[in-house]
Amino acid sequence: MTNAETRYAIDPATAKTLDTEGLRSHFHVGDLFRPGEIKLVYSHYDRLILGSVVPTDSTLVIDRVPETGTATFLERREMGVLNLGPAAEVSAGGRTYSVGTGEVLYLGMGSGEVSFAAPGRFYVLSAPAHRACPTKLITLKDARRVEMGSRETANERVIIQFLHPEVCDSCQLLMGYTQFAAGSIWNTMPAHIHDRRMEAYLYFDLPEDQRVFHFMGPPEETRHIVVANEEAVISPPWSIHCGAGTGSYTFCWAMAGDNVDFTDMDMVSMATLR
Ligand SMILES: O=C(O)C(=O)C[C@H](O)C(=O)CO
Ligand SMILES: [Zn+2]
Repeated sequence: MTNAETRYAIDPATAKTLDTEGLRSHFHVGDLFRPGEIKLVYSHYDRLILGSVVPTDSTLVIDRVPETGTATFLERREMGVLNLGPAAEVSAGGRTYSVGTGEVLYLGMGSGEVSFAAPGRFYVLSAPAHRACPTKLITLKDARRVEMGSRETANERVIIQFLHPEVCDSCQLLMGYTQFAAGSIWNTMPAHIHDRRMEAYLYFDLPEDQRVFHFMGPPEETRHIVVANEEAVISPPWSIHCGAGTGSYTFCWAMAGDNVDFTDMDMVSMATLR
């Protein structure tokens, strides 16, 4: 079963008027990872689609999704698949890939239907593409690691880059996940924005009774969204995106937009934040 929903893009002035439920209805994505289901959320920010696929008794297939208006989902799109579960098979374009825990499969435009097998627990991201880049399975040892932060500022972490120009060619999808040293709780702090690209976060490996306080909004007008395990946040191009956890967590970040330059960020000084 495929369940797809659309989230429209709004501007910062409208976002400023929203209460907690209003903010959540635009930017928070819950109810992902239902066993036996595909759930997709189509964001009008750069037309990024995020979602989950949890096969159980039979394989689950993403093929035609009415929201894209194409004969097959990947006809004009590329896709990144992160497996949060045990190693499992993903098949596309006549080939089958065994995707291990924490590994990412990149599927190029025109790959056809994509079939997902148990016991995988898949987080999927897709953005419009303009050329067919080669499909590639990216393991942890292939990924690029960038160490950031320090224990003193509670933001010691490693950014593990999978869909990044130095690792895997893609049209506009950038993707990876960030892990923390024990005791560090702050992601993406000091904060930044990049009006050229939107971003989406999936928080995972967070104990069920803990939460991440995710911050969003223009630097001078921030709001928070409380996020539980395996929930996502859509970050508009005009927004900061950072968070602090009450417990340990990992998060998958992904971007789509005008460039694939991970370092193209406008840093925000602490003094600017409100
Ligand atoms: O912890 C971090 O810092 C990040 O992971 C940053 C995100 O990857 C990001 O915002 C990239 O633009
Ligand atoms: Zn960012």
